[in-house]
Amino acid sequence: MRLVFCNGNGGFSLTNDLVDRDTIPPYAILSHTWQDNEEVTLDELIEGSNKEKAGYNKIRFCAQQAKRDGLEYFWVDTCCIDRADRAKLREAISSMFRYYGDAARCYVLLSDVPYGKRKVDTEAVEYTWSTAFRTSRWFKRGWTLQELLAPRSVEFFSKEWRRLGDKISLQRRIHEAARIPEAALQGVPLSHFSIDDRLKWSEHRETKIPEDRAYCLIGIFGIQMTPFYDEGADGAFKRLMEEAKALDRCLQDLRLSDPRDDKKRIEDTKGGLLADSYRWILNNPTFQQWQRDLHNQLLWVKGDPGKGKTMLLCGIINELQEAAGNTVTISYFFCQATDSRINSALAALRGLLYMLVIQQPSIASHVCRKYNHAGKALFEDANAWVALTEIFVDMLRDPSLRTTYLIIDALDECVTDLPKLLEFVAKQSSTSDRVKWIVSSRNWPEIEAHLEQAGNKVKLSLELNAKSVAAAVDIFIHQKADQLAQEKQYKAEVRHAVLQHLASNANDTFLWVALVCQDLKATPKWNVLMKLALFPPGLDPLYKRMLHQISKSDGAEICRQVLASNAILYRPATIPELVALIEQLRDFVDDMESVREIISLCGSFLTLRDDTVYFVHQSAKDFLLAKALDEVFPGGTEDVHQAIFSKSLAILSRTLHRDMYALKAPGTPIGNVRPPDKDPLAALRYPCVYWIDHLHDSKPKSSANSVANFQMIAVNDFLRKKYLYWLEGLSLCKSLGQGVVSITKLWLQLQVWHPEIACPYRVDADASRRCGTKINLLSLFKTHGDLLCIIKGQSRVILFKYMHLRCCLVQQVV
Ligand SMILES: Nc1ncnc2c1ncn2[C@@H]1O[C@H](COP(=O)(O)OP(=O)(O)OP(=O)(O)O)[C@@H](O)[C@H]1O
Repeated sequence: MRLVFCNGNGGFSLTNDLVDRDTIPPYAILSHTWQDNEEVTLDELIEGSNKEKAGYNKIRFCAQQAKRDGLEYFWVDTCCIDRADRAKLREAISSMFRYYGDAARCYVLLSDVPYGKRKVDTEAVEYTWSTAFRTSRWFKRGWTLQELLAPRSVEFFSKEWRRLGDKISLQRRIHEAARIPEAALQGVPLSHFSIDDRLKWSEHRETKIPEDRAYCLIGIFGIQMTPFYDEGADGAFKRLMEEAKALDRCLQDLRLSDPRDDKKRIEDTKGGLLADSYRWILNNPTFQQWQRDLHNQLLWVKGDPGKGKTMLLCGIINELQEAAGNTVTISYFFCQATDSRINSALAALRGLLYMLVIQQPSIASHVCRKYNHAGKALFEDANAWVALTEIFVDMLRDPSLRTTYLIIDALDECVTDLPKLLEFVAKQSSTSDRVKWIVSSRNWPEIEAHLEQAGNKVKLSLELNAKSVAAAVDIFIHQKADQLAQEKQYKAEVRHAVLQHLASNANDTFLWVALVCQDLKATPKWNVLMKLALFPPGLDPLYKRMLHQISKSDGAEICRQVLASNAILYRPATIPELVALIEQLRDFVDDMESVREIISLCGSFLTLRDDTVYFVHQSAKDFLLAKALDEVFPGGTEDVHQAIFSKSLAILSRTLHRDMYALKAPGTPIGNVRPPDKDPLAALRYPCVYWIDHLHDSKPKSSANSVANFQMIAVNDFLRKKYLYWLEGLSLCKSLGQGVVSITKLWLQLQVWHPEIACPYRVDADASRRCGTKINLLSLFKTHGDLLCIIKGQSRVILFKYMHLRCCLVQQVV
């Protein structure tokens, strides 16, 4: 990339080719429409020739405006690209989106929009540029679409160089003229919009060269594609669409959950983010040192449960976004132990990669290249961790990577492969100056031991910053007490007593305050003073007291079952799923309102959002599993797993059937499948995916044990009758990958029941006889041996892909 600068002799010069992105100084960029034979070429600029050309005026305008904005350098497409050099031209065309995206400012010079001043009466004057703006040629050209969307700051100028506004202040007008959603103008990543939507934005736009109609969308689709100007418009479009769809598929398969949605959900379920309670971090010397210092790439925020780490990280993300907008990439992931989709090292890596790619599609090729060979298995099979860490490292080394923040919250909630994740963070956090990391966790020695190995790190302990945290908690207390006082119309003395009690007992723990206030919200105002005295200080004593309260209520037993079941579920369940899973809720199939009431009775532990039940906080679940085992799980957690396994199998056996979505066409691609209005899988999704996990965690002993015997018969019966419908159900739930893992678990279980059997596929008649008729399951495995071996073996991708696309056909084939 070459930039123009004023050479001090009243002329312009060009820099050398700036290959390394880090060496490119801040620059402005011009956006305009071309005028035949009037634009200044690279040679003309170097020689200072043909100065009478109108194009020089544009360069002068850009120089003047850049100077006003404190920028020494600028880029103009007419004279910064060597069009005679085809390789350079190609490179510039495929990098143009990035050139605009990286620019500090983009100036749009509308040479067909006069500022137009007209006297309305003797006093008033009216400016008339608005009409000409709407119909400007600039909105009809192909290339200007990316020039509008890529840069963070786009300013519009009339032909007389008078500023009209920027893409935010003129948002409405631009939206009407360009037919682009306002969200896209505000900086929502373009991958958020469908391929068809993005195509529509360019439909009414024209380019001089036919192929450019496709090439001007390369950046809009975030793909990499080399322009070949002899392939024709159709050829160029065909390639563009193939690449765009491949990237789209890759992103869909990479995405487990969208961390942006997780962040929003977390903030909402925690009662909303209060800026005044996290802003202290911005003035914290350790935080500032991490921000400033090139050699301190990793910031580790650590603190005890409920100290506000997660909310602090939400706040930091907002602040970084606010300060830098889309000039930096902010990729984050929130580990949540209560949700098996986002509680593993692999999920964290996938989440970070997903966010990196959607914000900086130019680095997507690292993942797409491998994905095009391996398909979804790249993200799921036994080698996924190795493959994804390699991809990740390549991305971090990519010279085109912008300044990037990688943020992982709650390392302690990474249930699967935490050591791998810690090792990865410790190693990678010191490899690139352009990448800064923030991680948070509780004060766990295991985490400390790993992160100590990270070269360039700073630690920010919330306990060591007690003064700041106390002040932040105090703000939170005031906000909560005011909210309660207003909502419940407390008298002044009640509000004062609440404030006093919260302030004296919170021990700098946000969560304690949040839990007490939640309880007070459900307390009549006449009882508040009496109730206050009953809230003990400390999180565990508070949970204990709340559990005690529940155990004294009318719904004690049903609440216990609900709490016990939720505590061992692998992901938060919806209300219909809970009704299907919990025996004590069986009478409420047609009465979801009562189930919601029961959940609200457990309100100190559980909360409802979009009809899904979550723990109010991870520490609430930890408490039930660690400190209240005897009360909540009198028969042990295994009993609850066993009960959920039985209920799961029962409902699946009753409900699964062929072609549940009435798709009829056996080859329906899963991407086209929409659940019917009354979704037959609404209550089945959880049991369909997790019944084998519950069987496994019920820790069944050998087949001599009567429970194990019962389980084995049930499994055998289910697989015999419903095996293919189950696969169809998994496919419709887009969880076949999980099914593959479950089958492996089932196979392990089979070995626990019958250690003498090495491989069901090879089971001989003799072994069958020895095991007796009870293990008919084996013969079923044998019948579908090929299928299971495909699932279990190397080539399972074939089945997975096949099933993914042809979920119904598979029944017929098998
Ligand atoms: N800045 C804030 N704005 C609003 N609420 C907050 C804020 N900080 C903390 N809270 C409240 O405190 C509770 C606990 O905070 P948070 O979940 O961030 O703690 P944590 O340190 O991450 O806990 P753990 O380590 O147990 O996961 C939240 O559920 C929320 O109600």
